[in-house]
Amino acid sequence: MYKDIVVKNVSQSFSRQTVLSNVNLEVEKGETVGIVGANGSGKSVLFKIICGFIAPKQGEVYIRNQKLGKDIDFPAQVGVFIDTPGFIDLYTGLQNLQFLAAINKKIDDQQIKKTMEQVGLNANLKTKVKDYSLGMKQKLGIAQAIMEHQNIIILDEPFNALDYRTYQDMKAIVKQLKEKAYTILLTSHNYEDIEELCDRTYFIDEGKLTLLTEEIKERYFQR
Ligand SMILES: Nc1ncnc2c1ncn2[C@@H]1O[C@H](COP(=O)(O)OP(=O)(O)OP(=O)(O)O)[C@@H](O)[C@H]1O
Repeated sequence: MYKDIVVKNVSQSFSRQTVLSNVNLEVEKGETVGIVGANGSGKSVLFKIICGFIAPKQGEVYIRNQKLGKDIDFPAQVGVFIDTPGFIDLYTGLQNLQFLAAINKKIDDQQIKKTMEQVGLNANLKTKVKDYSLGMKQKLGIAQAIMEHQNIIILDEPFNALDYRTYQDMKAIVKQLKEKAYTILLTSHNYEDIEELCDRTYFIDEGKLTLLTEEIKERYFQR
């Protein structure tokens, strides 16, 4: 069956540190898949490999049946939020998105403003990004990931360090994307933050990716 994302036997190490060990993952179109794991467990490295930012030491990645590093270097139409994106501090949110949109020239100002509203940002706000709160920056990061209607969305810790209200807003945005049958991959430190959004949730530890089970929840996530 057709899959939007296929990760096949991927391993990655830096110097002598093994970060990913024979990782396999398949995501169908329209699925929302979550990955939970502790700090430094390899979530971001896996996402960077899926986005073509890092070539894995071993294994293969296919995005919409195209092999990364062979058919394509970077997958097209993939919205990415990994680490808090580097925005231009002295630009407003709108100016930042206009700057990014000018690269692909796929969307106009009206569409950019619509996306800002969708994530709960006022497009007319004159505040520069350097004065944005963390929540506003996260929202702007999500806006840049979805504004060109990319139908595969990769969100690394989108809910990190947000207050409850902003977390609820961000969750609602992901739910909207899910309803539109976007394919979504997302991570969190805490399964409770993402499990209700996900069709499947995986756990990453010591380089291995496994389905998150009740036993793992009890063992690793007792507070
Ligand atoms: N470019 C790199 N060079 C060397 N080591 C790296 C590099 N990128 C990541 N690592 C190491 O790989 C490990 C996994 O990092 P990664 O950023 O994927 O963790 P994470 O699960 O996303 O953690 P966090 O939840 O803290 O963001 C870490 O030990 C990190 O130091």
